[in-house]
Amino acid sequence: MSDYSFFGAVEKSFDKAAQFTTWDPGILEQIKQCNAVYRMHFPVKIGDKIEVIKAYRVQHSHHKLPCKGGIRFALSVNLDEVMALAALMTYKCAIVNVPFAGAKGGITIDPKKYTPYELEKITRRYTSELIKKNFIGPGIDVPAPDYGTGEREMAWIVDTYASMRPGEIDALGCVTGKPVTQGGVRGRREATGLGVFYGLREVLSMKDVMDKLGLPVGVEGKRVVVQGLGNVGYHTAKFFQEHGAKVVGLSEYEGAIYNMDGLDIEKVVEHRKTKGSILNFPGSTNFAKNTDALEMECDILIPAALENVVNGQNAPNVKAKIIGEAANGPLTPEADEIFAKRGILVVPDMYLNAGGVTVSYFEWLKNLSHVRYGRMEKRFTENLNTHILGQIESLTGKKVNGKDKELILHGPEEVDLVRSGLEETMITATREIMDVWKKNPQIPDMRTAAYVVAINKVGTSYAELGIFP
Ligand SMILES: NC(=O)c1ccc[n+]([C@@H]2O[C@H](COP(=O)([O-])OP(=O)(O)OC[C@H]3O[C@@H](n4cnc5c(N)ncnc54)[C@H](O)[C@@H]3O)[C@@H](O)[C@H]2O)c1
Repeated sequence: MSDYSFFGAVEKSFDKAAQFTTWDPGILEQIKQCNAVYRMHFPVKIGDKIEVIKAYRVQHSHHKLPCKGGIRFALSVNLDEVMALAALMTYKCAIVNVPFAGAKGGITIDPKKYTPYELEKITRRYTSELIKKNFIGPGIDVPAPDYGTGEREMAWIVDTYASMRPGEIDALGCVTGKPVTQGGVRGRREATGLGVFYGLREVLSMKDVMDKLGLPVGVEGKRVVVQGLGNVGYHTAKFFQEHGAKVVGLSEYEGAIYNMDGLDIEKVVEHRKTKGSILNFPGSTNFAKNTDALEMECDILIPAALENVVNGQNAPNVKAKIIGEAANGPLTPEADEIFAKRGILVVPDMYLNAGGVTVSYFEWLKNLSHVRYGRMEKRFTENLNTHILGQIESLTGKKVNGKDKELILHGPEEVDLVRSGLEETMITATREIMDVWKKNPQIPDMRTAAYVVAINKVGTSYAELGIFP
C-alpha cells in the first residue's frame, strides 16, 4: 500500500520540513529520534490459561516533562506504529503550546475478545510494568485514551498507580481522560472531536484559502463524510451537524452509508445499537466496503479511524476538496503527494486532533493543583457577585437575566472554561501554521508548514536548555 512504514512516513514529513528550518543537523536528528522505547511481554491468566501479552510504551522526547500520549488497544499495535504516534505527540504538543513531550503506548490485543474483567487484569498488569520501569507518573509520563481505550481503562490505571505508590499526593495526575468522578475534567470526552471542528472551522473561515479551493466561506451547508464513528469521529460529525453542515456519508467496520440530504448522527448511532450495523439506515444508500466512504461526493473528508487508509491507490478517486485528519496518520506519503498536485487541502493530524491533549493538559493541571474548575462556591462569592450584578443593572438600566446572570453570579461552568480554552488554542494554532505557509510559498503543503512550526519550537527548547552534560 505504501513504500513507507508509519514511522518512516513521519520521518519523511519531518525531513521535508527540516529543509525550511536552520537548525544544526545534530539537533534535527535528536528531535526526530525516539528517546526511550520499552517493549514488554507479561503473562496474564485468562480463564485457566496463561496468555503472554505484548505491549509497548515509547517516549519520543524529553525536551519537556512529563511526556504525554495515549494508550491504544488493537491487534494491529506494533513498535513502528507506537513510535510514529509518540513522535506525532511531540510535534502536536509543540504546535498547541502544551508543555509536554510526546509518548505513546499500546497493547497488541483485540479488546473485543476479552471480558471487562480480563481487560482490567491486562490494563492493571500493563500499568504495573510501567511503574516498575518508571515509565508512568505525573511528572514522568502521563498516558491518556486512544483507539480502543476510554475512561474505564484510565480509571483502572489511576487506581493501580495510586495503590502501588501509596501516599503520592499527585497520583491523580498520572493519567488523563479519567471519569469526571475520578479527577477527570468535563469536556475531555468530546475534546478531540471538538478540536477537529474548531480547527476546520477556522480554515473554512479563511477567504483566500476557500477562494483557492473554489468553496464558499464557512461551515454552513458543507457536505462532510466521516470514517469511523468512535470517540473522535462521532463527536466531530456531531459538531459539524450542530453548526449547519450536512454529514452526507459515514462509515464503520461493517460498511458505509450515504445520503445527499444529510444523515442524523444520533439516529445512525441508535440504529447501529439496535441493528448492530450502520447499514440499512432509512433513507440512505448502502456501500459494502467501509473504504467506499473515502471516495464519496463531498466537500470535506474526515478519516477518524486508523492510519494509512488513504493511499496511492485511492487518493486519485477522492472527491473532497479538504481532508481533515482526525485520525493519526490516515494518509500515506504517496497520498500526500497526489493531493498536493490536485490542489486538495490536507489539514494535518499533528495539530488538528490536538484537542484531546489540550484538554488533558487542563485535567492534569486541575489534578496537580487539587482544585475544581468553574463555578465558585456560592458561599464565597454570592455577596460580592450580587453587588456586581446590581452595579451592572443600574449602570445599563437593564435587567440581566438567564445565562448572563448565572455567569455573573456563579462564574462559568467547568465545561465552558475547557471549551473556550480549547477553541482559543485551535484557532491560534491554525493561524500560526497558515502564517508560516503563506510567508514561505516554497513550503508545499499545510503538513510541512505544521512540521516547521513544531521543529522550531522543539529546537528552541534544545537551544535554550543546552545539551547535558
Ligand atoms: N481519543 C482521542 O482523544 C484521540 C486523540 C487524538 C487522536 N486520536 C486518533 O483518532 C483515531 C480514532 O481514535 P478514537 O479514540 O476515536 O478510537 P475509537 O476506538 O473510539 O473509535 C474508532 C472507530 O473507528 C472504527 N473503525 C475501525 N476501522 C474502521 C474502518 N476501516 N472504517 C470505518 N470505521 C472503522 C471502529 O469500529 C471504531 O468505532 C485514532 O487514529 C486515534 O489515534 C484519538
